[in-house]
Amino acid sequence: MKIGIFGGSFDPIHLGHLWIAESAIETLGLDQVRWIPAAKSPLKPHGPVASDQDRLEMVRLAISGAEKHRLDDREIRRGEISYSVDTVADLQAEFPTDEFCLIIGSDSLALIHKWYQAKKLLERILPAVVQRGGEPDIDFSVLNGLVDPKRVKMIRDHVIKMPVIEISSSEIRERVAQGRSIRYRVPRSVEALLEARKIYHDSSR
Ligand SMILES: Nc1ncnc2c1ncn2[C@@H]1O[C@H](COP(=O)(O)OP(=O)(O)OP(=O)(O)O)[C@@H](O)[C@H]1O
Ligand SMILES: O=C(O)c1ccc[n+]([C@@H]2O[C@H](COP(=O)([O-])O)[C@@H](O)[C@H]2O)c1
Repeated sequence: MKIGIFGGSFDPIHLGHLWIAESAIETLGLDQVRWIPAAKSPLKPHGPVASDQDRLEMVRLAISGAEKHRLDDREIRRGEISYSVDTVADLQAEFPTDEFCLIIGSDSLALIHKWYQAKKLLERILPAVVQRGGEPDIDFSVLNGLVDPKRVKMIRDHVIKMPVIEISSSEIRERVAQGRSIRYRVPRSVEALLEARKIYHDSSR
């Protein structure tokens, strides 16, 4: 199987995330996207606003019934800071015959040199980078010195092209806190959960 690993804070999951996953399936011919909510993303020191269980539940609801989408709670079970190198090693050990790629936004690629054991991570797995239309071309020079030129070429061949979707988790949290609508930015099931559990209602970030 060809599996795309899609990690994020998903605080909350939104339609931009879901569109990325579908585009990755189509562009790369993936058999599965594994959604992996981070316990704590290494470059977001403040940690998520919603609880681990609420973020897991939101992803579960958002992908419910969607073929090829799987929720994977290993980073939340592991706790602490979620380093991708550990998650990838774990998955490759558990599924040795499957082929993995790591789905990341171009904003994440720009910072990949700051990721924990970036060189080792990029030797283990190819990132599939999401390029949003209208944005400047992806700057792959960040990979120089981390990845050999042959692999850089492979990464360039794995770009996932998307339109610009002006949705972010932080904007959704802000809108909820202000009592504004988030309809059509998140699935209805997620909107209902946020309302029922009053998630983000008094959040300041
Ligand atoms: N609208 C979007 N279009 C393309 N990529 C996105 C979009 N929103 C998030 N991503 C990508 O999805 C991955 C996970 O995102 P994350 O959970 O951090 O959500 P976010 O909306 O970027 O959050 P926040 O606003 O809190 O920073 C990251 O690689 C990020 O680059
Ligand atoms: O391993 C790292 O050092 C590392 C640094 C930054 C981000 N990541 C992963 O990248 C994914 C997206 O992160 P974020 O901060 O946009 O939510 C998420 O799965 C993080 O665990 C991983």
